[in-house]
Amino acid sequence: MHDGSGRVVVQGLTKTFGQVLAVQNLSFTVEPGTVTGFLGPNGAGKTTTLRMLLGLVTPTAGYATINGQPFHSLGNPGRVVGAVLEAQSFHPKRSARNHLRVYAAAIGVPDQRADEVLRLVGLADAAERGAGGFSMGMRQRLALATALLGDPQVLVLDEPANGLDPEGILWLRTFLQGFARSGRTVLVSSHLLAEIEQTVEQVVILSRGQAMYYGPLDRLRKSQQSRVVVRPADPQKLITALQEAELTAIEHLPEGRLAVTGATPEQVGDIALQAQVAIYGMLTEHADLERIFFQLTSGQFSGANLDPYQQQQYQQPQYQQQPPPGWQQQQPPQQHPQQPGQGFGGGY
Ligand SMILES: Nc1ncnc2c1ncn2[C@@H]1O[C@H](COP(=O)(O)OP(=O)(O)OP(=O)(O)O)[C@@H](O)[C@H]1O
Repeated sequence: MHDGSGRVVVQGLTKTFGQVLAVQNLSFTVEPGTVTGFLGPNGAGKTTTLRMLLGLVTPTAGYATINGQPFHSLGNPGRVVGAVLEAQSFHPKRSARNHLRVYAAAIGVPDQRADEVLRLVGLADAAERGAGGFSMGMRQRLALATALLGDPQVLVLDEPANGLDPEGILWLRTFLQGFARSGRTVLVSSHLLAEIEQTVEQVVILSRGQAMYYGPLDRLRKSQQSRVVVRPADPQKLITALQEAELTAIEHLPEGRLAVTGATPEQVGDIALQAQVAIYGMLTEHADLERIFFQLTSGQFSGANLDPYQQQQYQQPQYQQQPPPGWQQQQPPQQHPQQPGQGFGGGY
């Protein structure tokens, strides 16, 4: 029997497809009562991980458990975990209600549950309509309704916001947060941080199959250093003066601006004054989550299409300087291309 905790545990999970290392030694835990975001760019290994969790792909190494058991040992898994993976298909002529009744019968729940879940996902008025005529957003809702049939303790959703309009995304956010508040567990993947930023408390950020960060989203936000962006009359002269003052975390930005990390505006202003460099503008910039996400995952592709400003701007993942407690960073595998921004690193 499973332990009923609703906890999801991924431990040392690894999957290779021939030469492709899709998931590498991945470990994280999703606690009940929380919504956890599973984030990474296309091809990062999100779907493969979820498929291993749901017993659809056999791991090369490691394991994943729900309620302390691998998926196949859950007995009636539909009553424990509800899942929506990509590319859901529905019988086009079958009504939404009948679609749900077929699945309800398969997991041994009564017919009336179909109407309950249709109400839960806001599709009650479309119960008699064929799923073939549903919009993308309605299909997502029907897939979620299917996952909810067994009143599961755990929800696993792969890119559920795809195809939802802003109102649908807001609805999904409210729904998932309410579901978690009732003591249940939600794991939701996305390749867009902005899409789920307001929904999740915890995140696992994946790049090339590896966890780049695992922990509270808030800690990720707070751990970022702010930087001083300055527009000097003579950038090179200011760089030399800053370096003499041992401020070496300097990045070039467009239009002759410099970004200095680890300094206060007062320090930068005083150094510029002493070096007799005129300053035309200065501001303190706080790192936004999108930039952090980009920094953590920018090694996914070769970066050949990034423009040079982006390469310079995003060159220094600041976690290398100041890792927050509890976060993991591993070396990228050898066969992957160089990270964008390498070669610019190390300051001046
Ligand atoms: N059945 C398979 N055979 C071969 N390679 C696969 C298979 N499934 C996935 N891969 C590869 O594994 C890597 C991870 O893919 P995966 O679909 O898990 O990523 P993802 O993060 O879900 O991406 P996306 O956001 O694009 O769906 C990719 O390089 C992909 O091409």
